[in-house]
Amino acid sequence: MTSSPSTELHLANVTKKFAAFTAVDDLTLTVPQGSFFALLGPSGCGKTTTLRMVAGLEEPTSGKVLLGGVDIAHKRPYQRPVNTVFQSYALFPHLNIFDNVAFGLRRRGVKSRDIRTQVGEMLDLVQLAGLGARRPAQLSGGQQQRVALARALINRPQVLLLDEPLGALDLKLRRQMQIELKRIQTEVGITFLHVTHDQEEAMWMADTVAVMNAGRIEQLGAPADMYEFPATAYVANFLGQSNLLSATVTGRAGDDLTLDVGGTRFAAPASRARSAQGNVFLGVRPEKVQLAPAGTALPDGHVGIDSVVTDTCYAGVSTEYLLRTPWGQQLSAFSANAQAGGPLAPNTPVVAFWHPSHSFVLHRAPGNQPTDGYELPDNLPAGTR
Ligand SMILES: Nc1ncnc2c1ncn2[C@@H]1O[C@H](COP(=O)(O)OP(=O)(O)OP(=O)(O)O)[C@@H](O)[C@H]1O
Repeated sequence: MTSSPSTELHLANVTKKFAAFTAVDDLTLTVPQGSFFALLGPSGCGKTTTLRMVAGLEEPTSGKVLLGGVDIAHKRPYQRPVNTVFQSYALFPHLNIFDNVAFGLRRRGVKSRDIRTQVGEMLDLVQLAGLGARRPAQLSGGQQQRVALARALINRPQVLLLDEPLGALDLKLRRQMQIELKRIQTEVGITFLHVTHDQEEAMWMADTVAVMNAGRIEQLGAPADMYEFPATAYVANFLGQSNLLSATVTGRAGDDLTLDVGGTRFAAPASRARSAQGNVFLGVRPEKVQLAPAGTALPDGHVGIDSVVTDTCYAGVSTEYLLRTPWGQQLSAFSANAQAGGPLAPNTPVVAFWHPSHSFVLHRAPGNQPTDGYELPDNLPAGTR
């Protein structure tokens, strides 16, 4: 099963206002045909409103929603070749699973023999073969979400919209369904536009992730590219965790930038700098930070900061160490628990070091300090900072 050619989804300068409040702000974005595309951002950033404008559940205040080059912004939801899977499943409780999935085909007047074949194929695809006679209440949450998926896919939409579809599932089931969703998308080849506030989920599943902030796209790209080289402090903090050290660029020689960080000279590759002058953040992910006893000579080419352990957070596969630099900034380092040696006790002096190629340099607005008032949005979900 593949979608027809030229079903690229394109939003052109789309704005949505609710009275004086702008929920989506002049948003332009292209979702390539057949891709798995995630809209990611904290609660209230406008991702569901964007999805609802594609579904036809909200009308844009201005701008175009083009599907295969046709502006669908003012079409009724049922006139659009899109379907939506909601977090709440939205199944018909009085119909069995077969009839729930067959619903769209019956409305279109498809012959019963074809309905039997297509529903059978669809139940196979979502691994629910044999459960067609059950009612939704007789299925688990994960199974009900598979039914919702089958029901949405059976009409072969050009775009499938997924609004936090796994939000009601526990963590283990959520992981299973993430793998399943990815497999199903690859198999059917239909464009999936997936809304989530879960950064790991977006990175696991999507080919392209768009990080939204206050109705706008802050950065868009392949998950690994964005994680390794975020464009802004907001993205660096929303997509995983980052250490952002306030720094000033003091010079450049070829591909090397020299930075002053708390009075210490640091190097960073200019090719990994979004800003190469003035006030910047020197960024490094906690898993790239290694620890050694204070006074240890650093491996060749590495840069490091003498620090003190202030806290340890054991998390099974790894331990997160919170460290304090001599100038009072907090640093975080992840250490795999497979490594030899026990956990470092609080107050242990260490050197935190990394290779400059693992760092990145971001623009820093005047007065924007990560430890003494760097402003993250209030509404970041638990586990992000
Ligand atoms: N019908 C509405 N009337 C007024 N304001 C609305 C309406 N729908 C959404 N908003 C506001 O628009 C902003 C964006 O909402 P939206 O639901 O798109 O955010 P979201 O990023 O999907 O958040 P969540 O993950 O919590 O669903 C929010 O501030 C919300 O309160």
